[in-house]
Amino acid sequence: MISAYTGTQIRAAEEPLLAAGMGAVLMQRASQGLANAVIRELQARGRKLYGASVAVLAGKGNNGGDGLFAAALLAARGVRTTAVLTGGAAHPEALAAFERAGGRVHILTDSTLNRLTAEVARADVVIDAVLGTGAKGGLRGTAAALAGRLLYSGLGGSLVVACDVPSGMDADTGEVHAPVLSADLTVTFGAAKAGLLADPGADHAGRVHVVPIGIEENLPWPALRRFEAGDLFRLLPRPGRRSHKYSRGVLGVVAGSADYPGAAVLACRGALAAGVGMVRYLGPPEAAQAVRQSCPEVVCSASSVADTHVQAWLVGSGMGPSDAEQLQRARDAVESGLPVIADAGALPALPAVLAPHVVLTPHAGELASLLERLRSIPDGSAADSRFTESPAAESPAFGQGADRAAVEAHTLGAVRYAAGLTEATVLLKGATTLVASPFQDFYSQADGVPWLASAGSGDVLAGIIGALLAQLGSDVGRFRDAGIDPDERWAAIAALAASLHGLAGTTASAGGPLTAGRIADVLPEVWGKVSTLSIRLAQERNSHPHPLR
Ligand SMILES: NC(=O)C1=CN([C@@H]2O[C@H](COP(=O)(O)OP(=O)(O)OC[C@H]3O[C@@H](n4cnc5c(N)ncnc54)[C@H](O)[C@@H]3O)[C@@H](O)[C@H]2O)[C@@H](O)CC1
Ligand SMILES: Nc1ncnc2c1ncn2[C@@H]1O[C@H](COP(=O)(O)OP(=O)(O)O)[C@@H](O)[C@H]1O
Ligand SMILES: [K+]
Repeated sequence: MISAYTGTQIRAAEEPLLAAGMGAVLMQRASQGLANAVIRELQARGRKLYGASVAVLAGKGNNGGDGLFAAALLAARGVRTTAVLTGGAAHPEALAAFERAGGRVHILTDSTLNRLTAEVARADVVIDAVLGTGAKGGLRGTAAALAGRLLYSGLGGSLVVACDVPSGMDADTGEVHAPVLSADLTVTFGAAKAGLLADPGADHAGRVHVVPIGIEENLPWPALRRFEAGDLFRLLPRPGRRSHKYSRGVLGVVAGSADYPGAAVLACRGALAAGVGMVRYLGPPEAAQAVRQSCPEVVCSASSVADTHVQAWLVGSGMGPSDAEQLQRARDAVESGLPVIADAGALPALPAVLAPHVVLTPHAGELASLLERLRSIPDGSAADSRFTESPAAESPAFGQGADRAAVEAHTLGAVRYAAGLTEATVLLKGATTLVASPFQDFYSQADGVPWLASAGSGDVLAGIIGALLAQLGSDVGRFRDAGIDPDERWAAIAALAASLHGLAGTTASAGGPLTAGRIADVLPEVWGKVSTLSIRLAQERNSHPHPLR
């Protein structure tokens, strides 16, 4: 499991060490880790350190200090180092160390901008150490002009390494203030920052490498977590010797319509591939016919939710506002008190306030519509106190007319806000999938590939979530043993499903396009390999001393 924290949490964890006079030691550990990472990158590209060139863009705070100390260490190893001071001044001790080591210093001004842009663009490695966790907003003035020009010129073949965070990315939320240099690698100190694991921040972070600096035991409950293969191995269900199909979990599927029978098929295929004991499908004859043809394993009927015995429900995929009978079944499923995954067409049809065992799975456009609907509900009907108290509510992005772009620019804020308002578990789909429980557990999974952005892919995900809800929903002990609050297991289940979906999509793609059905086809094999994957990743971790965790 990878744990990520807000900048504020990291600073609070540093506080006791700073009070004990260890500030310089923390900085040395951070800059040594940064220098080591740059050396590894150069060596991996077959470059000798002697004669390689590194340009550090250094702001005037401690982030710039880390960059300058790291550059001093590189200069001592024979690397040609140049520092561009973006704020006029710099961390005094770090600047002195850099100059002592033979680094060249330039001050960025309007008149040096052109020359320094060209010089930085020629470097083998550019270290972005302008702004770190102490930043307010994005790059400004000539620093912004330099970044803008470097982005425009494409930076040639330079490798961009972000010091702690890409400058201009909000460490807490992943929001970005353009221009931001996109890093190939972010070397982050103490622990991963939440913003690096949420879009759009993750777009600019590249690979993330954590350098421990000794604050670990002061860290609080993480702001965001990410499951890895070992967690999947530990948490995914396996049938016992005496299991039978009913004890393994039955999923009821209310999905598809006469217009979209395919969504019902794909949801059922996702569920079957994700280990459920049995799938019972309820829906119109056109969709039931398609399900029977593709999945003879599924038991189809046109009966009611109340008459159908299951452990969990999947509702909404492939349903529209005019599918009155299906929408009524969706509402009945939510009323039943059983775990429910509610997708697509069900989202606008459910009550405003739900419960944590209801997992909503919007993409950014659907989440924008959901927030807009909740906002327009008269006072008192929705959870209005949290609506106004939530920090996200203060963001103009979620004011009147919040749209898809606003959600995409503030994914973490949006998903947390929606979970708080609805009291449901909310999973926001995208390149990074975020899951928010209405309490304090938040997950980020990014196991997929962009080829997953294909029609029907979300229906398969809904099936996988449904299957895991049916199998794991009542297995409180499994989550407690793994240190997950049983009340928040719904978010963990959704994150596990997102991870499986991403891994299966990556396998199904094999570097090329995929069709949604293939995600289900390869899923059982991917599931089976999770154990070997977890062992391989553990071995890799041992050979890389400081992985992202
Ligand atoms: N506190 C510590 O002991 C440690 C801090 N570390 C480093 O210190 C960083 C945080 O350092 P700071 O708190 O000094 O803050 P930063 O270096 O992140 O930036 C703050 C500085 O930039 C200015 N500034 C803020 N927003 C700006 C903007 N939008 N445009 C231009 N200038 C702006 C501020 O006035 C301040 O001088 C971390 O990201 C990390 O790199 C590490 O060395 C580990 C130890
Ligand atoms: N760029 C991307 N990279 C990785 N995964 C993606 C990307 N875009 C979408 N996905 C994933 O693909 C699925 C798409 O779901 P959805 O938008 O509901 O599609 P549909 O409605 O066509 O089924 C989600 O699981 C989402 O996380
Ligand atoms: K930075």
